[in-house]
Amino acid sequence: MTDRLTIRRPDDWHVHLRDGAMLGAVARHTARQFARAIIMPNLTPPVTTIEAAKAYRARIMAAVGDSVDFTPLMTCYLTDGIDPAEIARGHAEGVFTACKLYPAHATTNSAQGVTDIRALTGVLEMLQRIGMPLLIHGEVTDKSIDIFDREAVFVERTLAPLARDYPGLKIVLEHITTAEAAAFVTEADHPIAATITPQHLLINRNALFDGGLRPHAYCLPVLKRETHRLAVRRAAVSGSPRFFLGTDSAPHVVGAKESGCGCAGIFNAPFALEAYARVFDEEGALDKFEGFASEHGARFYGLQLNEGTVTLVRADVEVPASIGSGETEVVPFLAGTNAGWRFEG
Ligand SMILES: NC(=O)N[C@@H](CC(=O)O)C(=O)O
Ligand SMILES: [Zn+2]
Ligand SMILES: [Zn+2]
Repeated sequence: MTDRLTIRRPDDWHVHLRDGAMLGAVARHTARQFARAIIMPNLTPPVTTIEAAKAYRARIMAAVGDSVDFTPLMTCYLTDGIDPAEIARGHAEGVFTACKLYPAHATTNSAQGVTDIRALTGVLEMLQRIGMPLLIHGEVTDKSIDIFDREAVFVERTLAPLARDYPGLKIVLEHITTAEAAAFVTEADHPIAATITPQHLLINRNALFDGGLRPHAYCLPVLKRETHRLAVRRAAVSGSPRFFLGTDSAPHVVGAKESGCGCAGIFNAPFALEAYARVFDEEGALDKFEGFASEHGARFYGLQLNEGTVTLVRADVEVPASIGSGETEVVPFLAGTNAGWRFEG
């Protein structure tokens, strides 16, 4: 049994750091474990310009502090009317690493997202030309589609045609939750990859209704049935370079979760690596953990691998029931349970 795990410093390829007081409270958790992170742009208002991204990046750096070696990689929130030239300039200037496509109303702060992907032709052609990745929240927004099917239907209706029409477009299908998404990404003859969250590896939709309604297990795409969790697990531990770590850590203040209309999003940043390590350990695949956490994402994005290492030690570590107070009190993923590993830095 491996009790001590040392890997190259990892990156988080999908995280929500929020803004204001919440940013001040949560940024350090991500910066503690990860060298770099892809920062989601779904603020209010969303990050759609170079100026907004630079200002947000500066606020993140201020929240993290000088003593920590952490690089936020910024993304541009796509809207119907967004200017491809602004995005291309932002990419050339090293401000925008990728673009994020939210189908309008698919998830938290996506109201200004894209209503029709056909409106994006100019943007998609430009992304394909310059090799800038398109990150996708892959769910249809058609309310007549069962919520548990929205990802699989997106893969069929939107992603497959998109990949066909833009054969050179680099795509990251974010936070995959289904066997259909895992299969599409595995098999596509296309530069495509997927991020996978800890929650979609560790729990299934039963967790939403375990003895009562469990708002802290609610995120989007919503947890799926066990067969899908197992398919996503197989993809994560397969060693395929198309699957990599993206926590989708998405903090909401406790009152916004425990509500008549609770927000979607799970805050997993404080024990993210511990949670993933548990999965790879359970699967007997700790030898595949470094690729997933520290190599596949950087290679897909065309970035250097990080220098240095981090170490996890098998240990009993209780995840606190909540973190912070007042307007930044959040309930972490796995609250009140044993994380099973200790992050040593
Ligand atoms: N994953 C979530 O449930 N929520 C995210 C948005 C997202 O990634 O879809 C959030 O910003 O809260
Ligand atoms: Zn999303
Ligand atoms: Zn997200």
